[in-house]
Amino acid sequence: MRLRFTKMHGLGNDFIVVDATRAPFELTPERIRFLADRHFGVGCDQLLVVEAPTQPGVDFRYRIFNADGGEVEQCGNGARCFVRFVHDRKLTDKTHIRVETQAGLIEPKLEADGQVTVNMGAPHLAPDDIPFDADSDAVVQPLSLGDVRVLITAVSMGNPHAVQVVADVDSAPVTVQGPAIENHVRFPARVNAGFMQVVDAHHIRLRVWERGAGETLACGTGACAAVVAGILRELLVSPVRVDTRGGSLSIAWAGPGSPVYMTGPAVTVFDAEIELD
Ligand SMILES: N[C@@H](CCC[C@H](N)C(=O)O)C(=O)O
Repeated sequence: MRLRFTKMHGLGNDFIVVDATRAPFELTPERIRFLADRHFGVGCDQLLVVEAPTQPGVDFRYRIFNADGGEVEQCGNGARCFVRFVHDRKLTDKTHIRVETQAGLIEPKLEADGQVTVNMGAPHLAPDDIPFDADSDAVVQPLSLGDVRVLITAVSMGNPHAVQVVADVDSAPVTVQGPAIENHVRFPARVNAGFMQVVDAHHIRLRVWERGAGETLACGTGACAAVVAGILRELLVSPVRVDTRGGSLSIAWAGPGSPVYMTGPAVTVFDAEIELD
């Protein structure tokens, strides 16, 4: 089978995007891991599959798979790339799009300058909704990593995040603590681990160890979760500029119950085809 795909990225968080609106793409975890492999396949952090909607009044459905082959609920950088993809492929000429994801409906908007703003929906903060095993719903929770105890805020943007504040992201132990947090027993669905340095009330620097993908150059839902955590901890005031290793996003949030808005770029790198088993 020959698979036509587009390689894209949002701030260096890279994607293989497949149009399955007309013909279904037969997915297996092995195929996804092969495509995502940077040595033997194409290479990507996530695979996005664009499908026809299943509900009335919705334009598309899209599905997200991590490089490890697992399907996940949400992807912020992917949502922006999805919009550029459906426009480049002329699958729609709408600038406001309604799209189904495993985490529910999101509403991205293509801006006149080519950036994409996404209404990511309201964050979930109750431990059971994340899911996070905790005795209370306190904003700051201790988490033991062997001999080390870190203080995290757990937030779901549809997908789970554990955000901690660090003095300096460049020297933060992302690759050591990241896998330990990702697989921590108190996060039964595993978790994305964010390391946030507060520069000032409207500006953070962020690195994210992503569940199922390792450290990426940027994580859109991670940026949303970090800003939500920072506002809840009274360290940040909306809107917030989030600097990642791959570039910057703008995140706005009016507080509990309100949706999070994310604005940033989406880039097409190339179109190609690959032979699959
Ligand atoms: N890179 C994404 C998030 C992708 C999913 C994540 N690794 C998870 O497992 O939840 C983003 O930009 O949000």
